[in-house]
Amino acid sequence: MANPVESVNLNVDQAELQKFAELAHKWWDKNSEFKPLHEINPLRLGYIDEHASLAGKRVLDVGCGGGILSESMSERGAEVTGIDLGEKALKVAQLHQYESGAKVEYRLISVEDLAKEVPESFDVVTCMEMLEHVPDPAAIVRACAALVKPGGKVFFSTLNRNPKAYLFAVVGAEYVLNLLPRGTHEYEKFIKPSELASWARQAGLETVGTKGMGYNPLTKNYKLNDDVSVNYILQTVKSV
Ligand SMILES: C[S@@+](CC[C@H](N)C(=O)[O-])C[C@H]1O[C@@H](n2cnc3c(N)ncnc32)[C@H](O)[C@@H]1O
Repeated sequence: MANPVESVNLNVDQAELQKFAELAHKWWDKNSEFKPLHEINPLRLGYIDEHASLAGKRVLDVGCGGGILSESMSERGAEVTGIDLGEKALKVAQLHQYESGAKVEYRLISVEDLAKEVPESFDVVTCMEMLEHVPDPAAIVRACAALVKPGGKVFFSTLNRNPKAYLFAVVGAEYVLNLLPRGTHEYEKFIKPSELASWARQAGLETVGTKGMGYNPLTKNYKLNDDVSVNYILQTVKSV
């Protein structure tokens, strides 16, 4: 069977996968480059659970990495599948749940291939902090839409594209505060909420909510707010 990571037609940026592979052993180190993901996790988890009532739901986490969000959704009682094209991250995710006791099913498969295999089989799909790392984010949105059941929710999070986002997410986080390794983000790949909502609409997903995730460098805290100018979550629902 062909290794999906080596497939030439895949919607994947190998350099991006490589960046995450090099850091893979640090996924669960809360003081590492993954600290921001650990810190925003309770916020996004709370938002998803509030709007999709995770307990008992079949959930797909697209671009799950080392499983920070996947595990936390499983702990809320969801039956979670996590997919990624980073082999190392998936191994770390698998190993971590031996320790934590979480019960996530992890698979090395593209979201496009999974959509062909099991369309309309998840109650909830999450795709967080991943769209800004792929060549064709609209295709990922379409695949997420194909995977969710009619009436189900799809949550995306990514970075807005404007001078403030550049200042906070690239200059601030990577160069001033050293929250992230330099080169983590490419500004051109950032996505405006209107663009994401438009791709979602074309894929049959209606946007029903947006939230900003703000970082206060003085208190070193993240919080959910209504300011979507930097990092934001889009909540969508698939028409029945
Ligand atoms: C910033 S991490 C986010 C991880 C996780 N979603 C979270 O928010 O905690 C981005 C993840 O996207 C994955 N990724 C990048 N391109 C991908 C693709 N085409 N298909 C699946 N996963 C991909 C990377 O391997 C990495 O694990």
